[in-house]
Formats: sequence, structure tokens, C-alpha cells
Amino acid sequence: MTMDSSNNSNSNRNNNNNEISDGLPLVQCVARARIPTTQGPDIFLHLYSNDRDNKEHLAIVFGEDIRSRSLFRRRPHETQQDRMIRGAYIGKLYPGRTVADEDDRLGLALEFDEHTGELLASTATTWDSHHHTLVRIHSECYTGENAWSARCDCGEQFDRAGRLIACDHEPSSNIQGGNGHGVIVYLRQEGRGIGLGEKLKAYNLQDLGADTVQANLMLKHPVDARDFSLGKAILLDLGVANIRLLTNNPEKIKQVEHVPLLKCVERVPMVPIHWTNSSEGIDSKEIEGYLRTKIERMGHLLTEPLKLHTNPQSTEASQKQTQMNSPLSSSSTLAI
Ligand SMILES: Nc1nc2c(ncn2[C@@H]2O[C@H](COP(=O)(O)OP(=O)(O)OP(=O)(O)O)[C@@H](O)[C@H]2O)c(=O)[nH]1
Ligand SMILES: [Zn+2]
Repeated sequence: MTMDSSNNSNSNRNNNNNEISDGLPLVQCVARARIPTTQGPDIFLHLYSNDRDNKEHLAIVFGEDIRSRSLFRRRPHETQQDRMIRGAYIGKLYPGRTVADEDDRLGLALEFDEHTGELLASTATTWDSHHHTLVRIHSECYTGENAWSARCDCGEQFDRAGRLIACDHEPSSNIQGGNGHGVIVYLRQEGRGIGLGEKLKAYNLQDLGADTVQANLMLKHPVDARDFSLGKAILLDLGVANIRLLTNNPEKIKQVEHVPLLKCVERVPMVPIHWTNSSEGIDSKEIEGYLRTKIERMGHLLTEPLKLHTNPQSTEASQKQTQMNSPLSSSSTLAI
């Protein structure tokens, strides 16, 4: 997918100060549609193009009033029907509706700058960027989301993020939810950015005894090849400026902040469900190794539970193991 840069030149404007965020990718929301969900609330799926890669990155938006600036911007010569078809409408579509920019049933109308076509944000129609918005920045994981993998917690985290954004409060954790407002940015960076094929090779190395860090290094990849700049640009396009980020990964927080335009005002922890309720969540030898590596080698902000399937290695022993299995000696026998 290529992007029309003329449509996109203002796409990274911040809702409040109209400052252009230099250095970030240019993103454009191509289409948005309402998705009724099996879980209850409707979500609005946003599909983005960008000037860095040709992947279809997504934003799963909870709350009809969280509006993409690049989607809603008026385009020359487009009709109200065109706008409804690409999802740039207020409220809800219904058979026979003819106007995108006004919702008679709600008695609300969007306003635009008559020269630039930019959406003018008003608290009546558009989520106020001063809100602290609950956000998850999720990286694609085919195995965890679609192949029922018990090697990682991606599928569980994805579901939980949606549930937390939808609810006002999660009693078991005492976490304040998004009360129906929030965003899951879904980035197509499978396998921490190395792609599915390389991740499958990494899994074979893990079955041979490597941990996730060692396996990436043995395949001559960085430990984590992800880039969160597209995620930042998408959040800014959605007018989300103050986020409560659902993560245990301190590096992700650093990479996602773009002060003063985008601030992480709170980290909301993602504790594995099985740790708080042993009859639920993912229980496998593999996930314990996966989580332990995240804690011991990648600095994730989680405290290990007492009982683990596998014998924990000391950090020192684990570091020695990495040296042994560094790319220089990748033919060495693995033993964990
Ligand atoms: N290379 C590699 N990638 C993996 C492996 N297991 C899961 N992934 C990928 O890791 C990404 C998820 O990253 P995680 O490290 O689990 O979590 P995170 O997003 O950094 O941190 P949290 O926000 O706390 O969940 C997804 O892109 C998965 O496809 C693995 O064994 N090797
Ligand atoms: Zn995963």
C-alpha cells in the first residue's frame, strides 16, 4: 500500500497545540468501521498506511468520539456518501442515512476548518486529549493470537487489554479501567520485529535449550528489533496525548513517550492471569521460561511467583549461558 503524501502532510498534528511532531512517521487512517463484538461493546477498527513500510497497522478504538485527524479531514470533491464509506462519520450508520458530518439522532455535528478541511475538535463531539486514555501497544503474534500458543502471553494480554478498556474497574486487580474509552494499537511487528519465519526458527532453538534472548542472538537478530514510532504517530493522529500504558516493558515506555506531545502518565501492569488465579490463564513450562527471560534478561517489571515448573537459573549463570551461545559460538551445544 502506498500513501498519498499530499493527503497526509498534516496527519501528525496534536489536538491541542497544532504542533507538527518532527521525526515521526507520517500516518494516514485509510478506513474505519464499527465492529460489534462478541464481548459486548462496539469497537471502531482503524486501518492505517504510513511512509515507513507497506504493512497494514491497526488501531482498535473503544469510544466513537476518539477521532482520527487524518480520517476525518475533509478531502476535495468528496461527497457525504464517500465520507460514510471510508468511516469518517459521527455517531452510527443506519439504512438511509445521507449525511456523514451530522448525526440527527444524537443532535451533533462535526465542525471543520473551512480552508484546510481539518476537523475542529470540540468536547461535544471529540474525545478531549487531556483525558488520561488507557492504551495498549500490542505487537503482532500469530502463534499467541491464532494458534493457541502456550509459549507466550500475547493472546491473553490482548484479551485483557480489551476487557480493561471496556470496564470501569477490574475488582481482582483494583485497576481502574477505561470505562469504554481507550485504544489498542496493533503493530505488525511479528516476533519482536524479526518476522514469523525467524520466530519459528527461534522456537526450535528454544526447544533445543536456548531462551528467547539467546535464540534471537543465535539467529543474528537483535534481542528486540521493534520500533514503536508508528504507534506514537497513530496515537497522536487519534488525538490521544496522555496515556495510561498497559505494559510491563520499561523500554516500551521510553520508546512510546514523545514529550511534550505524548506523555505516559501511568504504567498499568499486566500481571499474568495464572499468577493471580491458578485455575485460569496460561500454565506451561514454556511460558514460565518466557516470562522468566523477560524478567531476568529484559528488565520487565514483574515479580516472579514462588513456584515455577522449571529450575530457575541465577542471573549470573544465565549471563554466562548467553556468552556461550553468542553469535560467535552459535554452534555450541545448548544445555539448560
Ligand atoms: N523473537 C521472538 N519473538 C517472540 C517470541 N515470543 C513472542 N514473541 C513476540 O514478542 C512480541 C510481544 O512482546 P513481549 O516481549 O511478549 O511483550 P512486550 O510487548 O515487549 O511487553 P508487554 O507490554 O509487557 O507485553 C510479539 O511480537 C510476539 O510475536 C519469541 O520467542 N521470540
Ligand atoms: Zn506471543
